[in-house]
Amino acid sequence: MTTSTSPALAIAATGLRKAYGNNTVLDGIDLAVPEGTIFSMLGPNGAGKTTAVKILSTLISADAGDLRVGGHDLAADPQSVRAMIGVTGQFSAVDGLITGEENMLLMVDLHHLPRREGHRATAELLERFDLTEAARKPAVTYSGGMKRRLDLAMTLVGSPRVIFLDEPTTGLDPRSRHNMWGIIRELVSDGVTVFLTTQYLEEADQLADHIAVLHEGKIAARGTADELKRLVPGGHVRLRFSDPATYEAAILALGQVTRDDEALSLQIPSDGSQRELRSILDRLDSAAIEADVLTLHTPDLDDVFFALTGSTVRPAEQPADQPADQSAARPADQPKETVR
Ligand SMILES: Nc1ncnc2c1ncn2[C@@H]1O[C@H](COP(=O)(O)OP(=O)(O)OP(=O)(O)O)[C@@H](O)[C@H]1O
Repeated sequence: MTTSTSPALAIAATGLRKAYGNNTVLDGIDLAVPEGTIFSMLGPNGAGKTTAVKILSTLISADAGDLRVGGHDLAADPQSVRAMIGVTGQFSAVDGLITGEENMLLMVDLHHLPRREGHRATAELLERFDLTEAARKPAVTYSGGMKRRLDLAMTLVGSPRVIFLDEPTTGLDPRSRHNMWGIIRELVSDGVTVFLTTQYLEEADQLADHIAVLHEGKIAARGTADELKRLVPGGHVRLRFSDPATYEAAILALGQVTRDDEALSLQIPSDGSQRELRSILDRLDSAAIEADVLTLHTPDLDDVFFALTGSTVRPAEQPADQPADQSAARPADQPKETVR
């Protein structure tokens, strides 16, 4: 490879800049994605994720920046980049009027694969994406999840080494989303590099080796999910009361608390350890106080996202005003706080 960057980087960008008129979408960002890893670019609507994907996949050009994919310079050698990448965008490439198999064979022709090899690859991919049964049906009859799987299968026809997935699970139900996550993990186990954009923080948490949070044209933070979680203040226990007198009694019993008199809720800093929880419960018990709801909150990517972007809009599927006790659907160690 003829690069000044490490050959172990599948994607390397320095000073990537793009503006539409006065709107500077990408303000000189740097990216370094090692081969065989999943990199996730997170950002609220309009942050510039799709713009970054379009630039790195040669669909549009950058205003400035040294950009390399697979060691190839995007400006000097876009053809070599195109030969090694696959892109699955928010807008599906699937043609609904023809069958899944025919859609695949169109990709075979686009990649100029020999017919026999193309048929073999098509059969293998349809099998791998659980589409063999539906292969002879028009794609218009497929569910959203099936269409998304077909779209990804079509992207894989040319055996790309770098895959750009632009919000691959937006609009999918939880089961289809989990299926898609499994497929994406499998891709990487084959050595493929995945550049994933998402608005779902959980998706980045589940999949990404490295995450970058895009905000106002800059990378507001980057690192592993755990590293990012360490950037925000620690966990806490939250107690909620319906009776104002009990609420006041709890404040007296507990001492150092952050109070929210309107919501009748108290927040106590906590590392989430058993010892600390017991101490809080003991103090409540000895004053014969019972909270209506107790939740333990450990920082998650939502906190990071809100802290970094100052966004007031929850980026995932829930509206921001969802009552806190609906957080029961989340794993016990990560209750979702919706009131802050
Ligand atoms: N062709 C264009 N001409 C002018 N402005 C554009 C164009 N494409 C994108 N933009 C603007 O660039 C900004 C970033 O858009 P982009 O689609 O990259 O964001 P995104 O992070 O992918 O958002 P979403 O999550 O909503 O898809 C937005 O302000 C958008 O309006």
